[in-house]
Amino acid sequence: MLPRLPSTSRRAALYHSSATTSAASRQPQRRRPEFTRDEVPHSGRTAAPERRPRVDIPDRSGNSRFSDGPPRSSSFGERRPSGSSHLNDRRGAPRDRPSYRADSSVGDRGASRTNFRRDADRRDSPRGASFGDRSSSGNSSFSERRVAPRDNPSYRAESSYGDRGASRTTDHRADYDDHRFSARRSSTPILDPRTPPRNPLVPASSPALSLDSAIPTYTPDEFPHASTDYDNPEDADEFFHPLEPVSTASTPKSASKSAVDAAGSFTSPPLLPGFVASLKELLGPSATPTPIQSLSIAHCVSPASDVGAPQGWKQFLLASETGSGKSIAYLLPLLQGIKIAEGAEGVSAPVAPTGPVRLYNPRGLVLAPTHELARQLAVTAKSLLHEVKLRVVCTSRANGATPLADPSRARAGGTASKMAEMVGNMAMAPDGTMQVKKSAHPVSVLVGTPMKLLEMVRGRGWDRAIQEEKAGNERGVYEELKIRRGRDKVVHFGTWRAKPELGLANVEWVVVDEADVLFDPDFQETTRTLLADISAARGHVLPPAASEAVPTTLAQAPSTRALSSSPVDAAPPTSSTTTEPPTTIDYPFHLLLTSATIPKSLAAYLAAYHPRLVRLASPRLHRLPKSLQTEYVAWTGGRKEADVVRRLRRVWAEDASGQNASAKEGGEGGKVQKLSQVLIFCNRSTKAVELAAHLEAQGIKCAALTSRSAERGRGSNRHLAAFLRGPRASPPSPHSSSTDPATPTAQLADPKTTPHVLITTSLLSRGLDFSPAIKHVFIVDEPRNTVDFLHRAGRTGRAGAWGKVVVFGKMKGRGAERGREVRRRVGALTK
Ligand SMILES: Nc1ncnc2c1ncn2[C@@H]1O[C@H](COP(=O)(O)OP(=O)(O)OP(=O)(O)O)[C@@H](O)[C@H]1O
Repeated sequence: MLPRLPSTSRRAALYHSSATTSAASRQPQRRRPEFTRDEVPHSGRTAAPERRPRVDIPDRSGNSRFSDGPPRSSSFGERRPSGSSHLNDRRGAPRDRPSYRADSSVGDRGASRTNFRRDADRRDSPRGASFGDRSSSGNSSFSERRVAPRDNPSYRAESSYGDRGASRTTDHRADYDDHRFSARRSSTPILDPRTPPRNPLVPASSPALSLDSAIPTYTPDEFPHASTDYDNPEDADEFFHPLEPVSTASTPKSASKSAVDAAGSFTSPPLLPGFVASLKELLGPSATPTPIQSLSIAHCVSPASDVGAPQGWKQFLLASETGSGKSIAYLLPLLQGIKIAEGAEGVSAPVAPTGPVRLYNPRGLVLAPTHELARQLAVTAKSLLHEVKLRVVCTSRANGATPLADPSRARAGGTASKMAEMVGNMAMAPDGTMQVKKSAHPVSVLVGTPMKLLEMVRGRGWDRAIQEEKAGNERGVYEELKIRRGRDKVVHFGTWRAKPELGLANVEWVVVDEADVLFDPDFQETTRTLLADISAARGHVLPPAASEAVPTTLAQAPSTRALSSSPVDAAPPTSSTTTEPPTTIDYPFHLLLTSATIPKSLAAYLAAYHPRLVRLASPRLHRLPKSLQTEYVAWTGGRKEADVVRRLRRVWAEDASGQNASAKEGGEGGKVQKLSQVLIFCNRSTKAVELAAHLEAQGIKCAALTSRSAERGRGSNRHLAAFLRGPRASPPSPHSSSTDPATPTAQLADPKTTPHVLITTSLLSRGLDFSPAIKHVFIVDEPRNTVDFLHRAGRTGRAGAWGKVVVFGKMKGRGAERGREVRRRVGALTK
């Protein structure tokens, strides 16, 4: 019988599983469609965004591309009576609307109950964890949510963060704000931070496009609240701030400093020559390591003798600001460690030849919260392997890094993909039998979401077996199964219970990217179940605490919390007391965790269960990149979509006049050569789709990608190709004249015909390396908390390139208090 997982694990599974998964189509995924909808084959419920007929009315400058269209009914920015926010209207939405049905269904899954508890906790909190979560702002959406009746389905939709994905998790983390973690932030820089480029914004006007002066804009300095209370611990208490750039009980400070100095460049040794060559090809011949990469090379890249040792598995946390090169920082030790181990032990010799033979027996796993990120990471890893030969495969279909990259094959589905994978590795032996090709290099590294990997370990449908068992009888089974969609709804004909295809006995390296999400209360059990499975496959059964819920406070974590005897039934931590100390978790593999934000909940968990973990942190951890400007835009009081359109026009007008860095990059003499792309973040999927429809109606071509978008289920990142950085990155020089191959100039010529705007939610806020052509990030809904803001804003201004985050909000009148809170917290991040 298959082991039964805790309910939250099964819920989290839904957010990770791919289009081929049966688990992904289960009902609980509706609770967080941010990571779910696109990962399942969709029924007709996933409607494409409605395209409104384009209205082509010339604007003041006579350019019809950016014209305002007639007003249309929309919840985005629609004025509400009695000063209530737009979110309030959702409470009255009809229940038969697909999104509401989906979200409201969480009520009977227990998920919303958890959120209610958390909301209740927040209500009792002396200070709001999220932006604007203030009891005084009675008309804010947060206040409305708190007081909404529990049985109101729309309220459940709101309170359960139905489509918010990562941001939802950060909200949960924010609930830990009131718990103090006894640490202070680092004040010792390791390396000189990258010199920020000069702000190229100079006053000028465009003959072609006129600047719109109707929108008052502000800089942080104009606000008394901005950046004034930075040193107040109250302002920084969402995060864990390490004492030292390298903090651990076992690493001497002096040794680490000299090691970091030695890692001031990409050299061999310590790196293998092939990696140095690939890095120069990828980043440019004069590229030097970023601070976090220096730390990683100094501490994580091991000499050959260390790698593969039965004892002394390393545990590292790599923490640095967005766009600072963490991917390469953890890929280098991972790939080099595996390459050295393969050289010593042979390519396919298993380290621990236990368990059944499986199709994939990788030595390394990279876990990411979304398939989009997993695909991009797989491509990045491949770009480091032009000289050093290792095989990296993404678990998502058509990941662009394998022979399955052909989109026609991707459409064939998982079975065809597996067949291709298998056939590609097989050859006819003289005796007529099929054998694995000797030349075929086995897969060394698998990149995927924890749930997808878990499915590959246990077989697709393993969680469904649990469901069947629960149903108890034939009729019950049918009733449970008939609600499923996609492939799985063919109950007796589908291949939903595919055989396991991933063996874990060889895994020596595990990277957990966006660790704060994957160890979030909603995801942690899936993540940790996978880690426990790896340990078990390697002959090391973990203590029960290894699958227990993350302690929410330091007080709960180390010594005052009862440890469950069963990983399956582990209950969330309570305030019940016991003096039993925590059980240290020692995984029998190297573990690299990484994130741009380390909430105190994660820090508490790591302190309790991984005391030997070495924390490597860059000097600007939990700050905005220095090359990133912040601008606040006040709603004018009219329709919010119109304000967004005006600011968009202004971006392109600035491009045209050479004010933005992007315009200078494209042409000569500051004349406009290309227009920059803009990434817009909304808090809700519905809002993103509505805004996209409005922009289209205004003649601004745009793409909207939410968890419900059908494109996500197609198994590739092609729908994002115009916005993501291409596989071959250009050197990060803000004043360079080079263009990024992923965004050719021709593609950026006309926002009317080519999408220059990508509208999304927090779904795409994590980890993705967007094109340098995205110079502006618009945050049109107030961010819920600092974590959310940091990740959204960090999609631009990457690797030292110039970028600007434009935060829309109310500046005066009722509801302005929340905007002030946003500006105060954002101002604290710019120091
Ligand atoms: N040493 C370097 N010099 C110049 N550019 C670099 C260097 N290292 C990485 N980059 C580039 O910086 C960009 C951002 O890198 P990466 O995506 O790894 O950042 P990150 O820290 O993981 O960001 P996030 O926190 O958003 O996930 C990439 O385009 C990468 O090619």
